[in-house]
Amino acid sequence: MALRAAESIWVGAQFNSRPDSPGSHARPGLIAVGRDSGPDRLFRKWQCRWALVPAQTSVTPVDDEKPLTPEAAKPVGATIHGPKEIVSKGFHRDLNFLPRPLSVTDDSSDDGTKVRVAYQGIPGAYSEAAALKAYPGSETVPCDQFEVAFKAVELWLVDKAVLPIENSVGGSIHRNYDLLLRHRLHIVGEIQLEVNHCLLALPGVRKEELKRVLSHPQALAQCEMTLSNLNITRVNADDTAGAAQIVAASGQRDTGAVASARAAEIYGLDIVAKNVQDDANNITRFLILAREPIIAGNNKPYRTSIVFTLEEGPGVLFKALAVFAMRGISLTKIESRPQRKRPMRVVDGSNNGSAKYFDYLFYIDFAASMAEPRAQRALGNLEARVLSHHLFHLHEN
Ligand SMILES: O=C(O)C(=O)C[C@]1(C(=O)O)C=C[C@@H](O)C=C1
Repeated sequence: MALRAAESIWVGAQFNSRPDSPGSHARPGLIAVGRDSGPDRLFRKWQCRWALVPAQTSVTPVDDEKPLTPEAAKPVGATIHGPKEIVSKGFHRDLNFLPRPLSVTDDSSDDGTKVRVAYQGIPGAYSEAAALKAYPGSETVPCDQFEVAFKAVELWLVDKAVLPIENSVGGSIHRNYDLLLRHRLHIVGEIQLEVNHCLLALPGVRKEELKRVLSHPQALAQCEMTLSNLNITRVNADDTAGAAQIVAASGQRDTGAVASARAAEIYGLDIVAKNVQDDANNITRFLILAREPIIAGNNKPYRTSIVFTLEEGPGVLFKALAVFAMRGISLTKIESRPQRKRPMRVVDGSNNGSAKYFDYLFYIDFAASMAEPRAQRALGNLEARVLSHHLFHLHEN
């Protein structure tokens, strides 16, 4: 049976607004009013859950959600794709036993009772390790792109997705911030993973022989100094384990990969150097995404994430953030991203032609549960100060 993405996703939607959608009539105090029909239905559903938003508020589903077509499902922006099937050349193990990366055209589902967890990459990727740390004993499902992992949850092919959002050295993984807005998933937890990179090469190769090294761009960035010192050319790959797989399949002795020790084991490579990251404390935060939100309590520490947009003007961000400070709520993260559909705003045409600025989305994590009255009051207050906002999720700290 083929899954029809657009339909199945709408039915399951709890709440999802796209504040920057074209055709929206957003104004201060409103979440987002879109051009599509059905806001009341969705709002009522959402209101039952959280009962936080004033009655005049209505919400609309994501405006740019397109039905899933094979075209739409094609991976975008990939640099190097690992081979789907490896022809064993004798110097590494037979890899055909490994699970084939999930693509969004797959419509198979599993009857098993194990939790199925999607991650981006192939076996041996750090994301797989994070998925197993979050759900020991789960069935991990490799996906060739972040977006495929989002869609796999939406289409009920898996139960959860575990995706990187921030690294202590490389910073935020912006692609996943953007995807969070475009998909209807809830963040239900987070997991942190210590990332210890190894330099891998074909058996018997010494690190001095390496002329180029493949890896995920984040991993290459985390090893910037070490690789510069070794004078090695860096080449982007989809994920660290994919890089190891390519090196193993290529048979090229002058090409290495930055990846995990587990990737070396899986793909039959030697570890020529350990801990090649520049910072010994190299930690990546991964988000756990699900179709349904968790219902927050106030019995343990929770974190809540929201995204909002602001009117232009002095102190608007200061005033928006003050709603948390005034209630003693700590902010644990703030991230700003240009709005993709409305990136520029002409601010002043009086001097030297026109000055243009970006319009921003602000993503905030704060340390409180929505079950706490102070958090409810803060959000109520925030709503009066922002152009539009969207409560992403509640998750355990
Ligand atoms: O390529 C992998 O192994 C991944 O899991 C991806 C990823 C990332 O996107 O940041 C995850 C953790 C490490 O920081 C490096 C790469």
